Amino acid sequence: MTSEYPIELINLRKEYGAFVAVDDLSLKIKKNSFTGLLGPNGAGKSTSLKILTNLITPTSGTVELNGINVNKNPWEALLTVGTVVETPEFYLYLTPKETFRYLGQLLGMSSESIKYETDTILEKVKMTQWADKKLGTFSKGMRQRIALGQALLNNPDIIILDEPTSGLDPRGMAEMREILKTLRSGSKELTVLMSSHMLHEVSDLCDHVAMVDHGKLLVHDEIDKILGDSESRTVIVKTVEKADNSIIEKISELSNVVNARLYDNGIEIRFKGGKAEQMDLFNALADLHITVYSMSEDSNALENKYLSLIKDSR
Ligand SMILES: Nc1ncnc2c1ncn2[C@@H]1O[C@H](COP(=O)(O)OP(=O)(O)OP(=O)(O)O)[C@@H](O)[C@H]1O
Repeated sequence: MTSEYPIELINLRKEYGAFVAVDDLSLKIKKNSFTGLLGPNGAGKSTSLKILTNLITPTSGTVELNGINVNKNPWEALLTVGTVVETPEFYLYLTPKETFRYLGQLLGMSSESIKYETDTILEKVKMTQWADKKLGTFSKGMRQRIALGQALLNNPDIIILDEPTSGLDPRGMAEMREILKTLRSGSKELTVLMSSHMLHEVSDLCDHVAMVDHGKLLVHDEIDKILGDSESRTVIVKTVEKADNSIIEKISELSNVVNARLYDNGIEIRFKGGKAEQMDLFNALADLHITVYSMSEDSNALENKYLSLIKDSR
């Protein structure tokens, strides 16, 4: 199964009575991408993901996973898909090992493969030391990590996540994001679609973004391209030496730099261009003997784009 677009929504529509929750939504998710489905509350994100995972049926339109129609052939379509879409209900008196054994048996896995996958997955979701403790004693963050773990059990090539960090405390969110980043950097082919309404989360984890509002698609592209569309982008640079106004003056004169200013123990630089220009900027700073130890995208850039699109759609 080598579809170029493992996840496809085609003219999807979902009505709840007279209310249209998903409105002619078409979206093709590229193989091996990590796509954030971004939109405000009520935008239709969960509804779309529930249709994709066959929890609800569309009013019209089709969804396909690896080219297989989900509503017509759900078992086959979801065979190699891992999902965390509704808060999973676990048996709280079972341990993670027992839970995975039970789920592995339901999936028809052999005991050797269940054992191997359980050990590997518990390591991935950083729950090895809790392997034999009952789920009833776990925090929400730990249960969510087990939920992600169960989604990995069938060795999926597609993962669909509905707000995986929702309801977690800051530490739980950070842990979950770290795990998702590790999954992403793994060598295996993997396409991830994850809903979120947190812009910094999407810009931190995803390489593509699909923005929706009122059940309609507003934009779908690589995050870099979306940001590159803007006149300029902003990075926050942290330097080893304390930055002062003479450094700011030198940076302001560099090509592509729109302006630079001291910002929160670092330097905020607004410049024109994309990744290539960002690399040029990095090298130019080195030529000025400015030792940069971090350069991060200002998440406001994505936020500004998002807010302008949402405003236009209302
Ligand atoms: N079973 C239902 N019956 C009626 N309306 C529903 C139902 N499920 C969802 N809706 C409505 O459909 C719209 C889209 O809901 P959905 O849960 O898909 O949004 P969302 O983008 O996931 O939002 P959130 O970020 O708040 O989870 C909302 O206005 C919601 O109230």
